[in-house]
Amino acid sequence: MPEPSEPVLRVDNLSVHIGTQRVVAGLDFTVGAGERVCLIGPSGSGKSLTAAAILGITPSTASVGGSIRFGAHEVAGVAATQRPRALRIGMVFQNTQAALNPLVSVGAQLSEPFVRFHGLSRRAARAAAAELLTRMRLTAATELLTRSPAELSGGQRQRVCVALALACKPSLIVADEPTTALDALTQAEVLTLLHETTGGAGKPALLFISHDMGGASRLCQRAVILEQGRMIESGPLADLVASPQQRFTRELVAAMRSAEITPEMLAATDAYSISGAAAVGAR
Ligand SMILES: Nc1ncnc2c1ncn2[C@@H]1O[C@H](COP(=O)(O)OP(=O)(O)OP(=O)(O)O)[C@@H](O)[C@H]1O
Repeated sequence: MPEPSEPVLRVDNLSVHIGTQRVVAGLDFTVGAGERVCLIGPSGSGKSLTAAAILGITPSTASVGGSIRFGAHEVAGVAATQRPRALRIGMVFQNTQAALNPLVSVGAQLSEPFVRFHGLSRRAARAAAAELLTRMRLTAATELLTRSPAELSGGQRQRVCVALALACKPSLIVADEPTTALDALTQAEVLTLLHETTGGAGKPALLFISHDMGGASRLCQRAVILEQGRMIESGPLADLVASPQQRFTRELVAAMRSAEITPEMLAATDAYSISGAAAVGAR
């Protein structure tokens, strides 16, 4: 576990090649302990391959160069399965059906990290899993544990995925477009959930990957803007929104403004999520 003063994640001069094609080049950024940072870029700009390189899950045709340090560990080019066990990074993806095994109950999947990483008995692990699902604002958590992920809605599955990412008590969660497949209201609820469960003392840092400036600025303090595999701009989100320097950043800000996402609306969404989600049942 890194010291609080040093970044959880330090990416230096990262490159990713697919065959001979360079799809990420010279990328530098850090994520501090308890910080929420977003990586924003258009489709094909290299966001997912950057996330995959950090997680150690790039396709076999990819080669990773440069440095990815997670605390004291250098992990660039090291597959997730070969990394030290103590090095825990939670992952949340867009495709929840692929992330969860439909043949194994939610309870069995969610109990596993409590047994494997925290040494709990099966019984205690199941109780911890139920408690975590309740924290995810899923009603009837004990009953949900008995279901297959295929018997859940997309929004419920994504909450289970966030729970699974948190269960190993990671110091960083990488969330690659976690809300893209969800309807607008469920997107807002999942963003609220990520906001509650990451960032700040005692909680994991977050690297949030998105093409949505509105969602990102609701969630994160800092942004790294990617275009064609290169960083074109970075800094505090408030500064980027107030004074975007690059054409693509200006377009993102304009798109955010045209969606009329105002601080008042975001506050209203928060209020809804806190008071109303349990009442209507989390989607
Ligand atoms: N397995 C692969 N084989 C070949 N090329 C790939 C592979 N994965 C990604 N690429 C290419 O690498 C580039 C970056 O892809 P990446 O998936 O990282 O983009 P992205 O910014 O995440 O896009 P999106 O927002 O659409 O998910 C693209 O040109 C893509 O076609």
